[in-house]
Amino acid sequence: MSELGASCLSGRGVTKVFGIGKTVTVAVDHVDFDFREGQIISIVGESGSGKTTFSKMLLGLISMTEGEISFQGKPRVLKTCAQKRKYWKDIQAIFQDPFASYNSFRKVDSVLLDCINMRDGKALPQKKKEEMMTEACSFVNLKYEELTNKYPFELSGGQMQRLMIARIFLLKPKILLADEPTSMVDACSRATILDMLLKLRSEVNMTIIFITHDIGLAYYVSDQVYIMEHGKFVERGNAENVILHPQAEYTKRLISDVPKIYGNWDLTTV
Ligand SMILES: Nc1ncnc2c1ncn2[C@@H]1O[C@H](COP(=O)(O)OP(=O)(O)OP(=O)(O)O)[C@@H](O)[C@H]1O
Repeated sequence: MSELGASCLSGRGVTKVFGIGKTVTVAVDHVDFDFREGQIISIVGESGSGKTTFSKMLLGLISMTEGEISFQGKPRVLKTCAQKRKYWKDIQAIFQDPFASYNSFRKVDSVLLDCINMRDGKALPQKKKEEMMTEACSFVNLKYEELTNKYPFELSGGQMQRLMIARIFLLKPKILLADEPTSMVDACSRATILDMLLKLRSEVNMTIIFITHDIGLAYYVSDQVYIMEHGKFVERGNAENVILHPQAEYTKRLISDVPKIYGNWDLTTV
């Protein structure tokens, strides 16, 4: 995406410190960012670099020690339950283990029905609700008729992750935070899931924040990448620029860990 959309989520000096005294850990250290509407942004870093802590602050699940986050150009305030509920309609997440974020005693079609109800569709006729659920399933290449009355343990990991994306299709949040959503599925499902995320962006103009340790994946899906090391963004920018012409030593090291893919990425001779 070359044209910049309006600012969707931005932050200044965002910091999270855990512990006190000698046990202090600065997990996220005064980071600035500006994520634009309709973009796919990857946050890339190794284990322990602060990605999960950063995501939790974006989602409003943990407080910041310092800094401020703005949503759609206005300071984000999450003091009351009503403010949080409203914000959580605009930002949703999918995680690496879809089974962990799902109540295994509930049948899978009820999860889709909940989404319709959450989007003020409670009063819609049953037939309309079924049409919406069928459309959401076909968006992710699942057959609604085959899912009804099933429990999550009756689905494969790839099917379950696709169901989570169908849920996002119905909820239509402004922002989707995808935290390593392909790390627990096979290579075939991985490509399908990534393509679905790209489709969500192009059809729903969602801003997608993709959290990953895999710089190859980041190159494949993103417009912008932010490279995170020890809680700081050491490099950021257009995905192609950063990955084909890395400046920071840390980015160079991440790239050198995947030399084969890097060879295939060399677009400079095209
Ligand atoms: N609740 C907590 N209390 C204390 N320290 C924490 C807490 N959560 C995270 N940390 C520390 O903050 C740092 C960043 O952790 P974080 O989980 O955000 O990294 P990450 O990049 O997401 O790693 P991974 O890819 O392994 O999930 C680590 O040093 C971690 O030990």
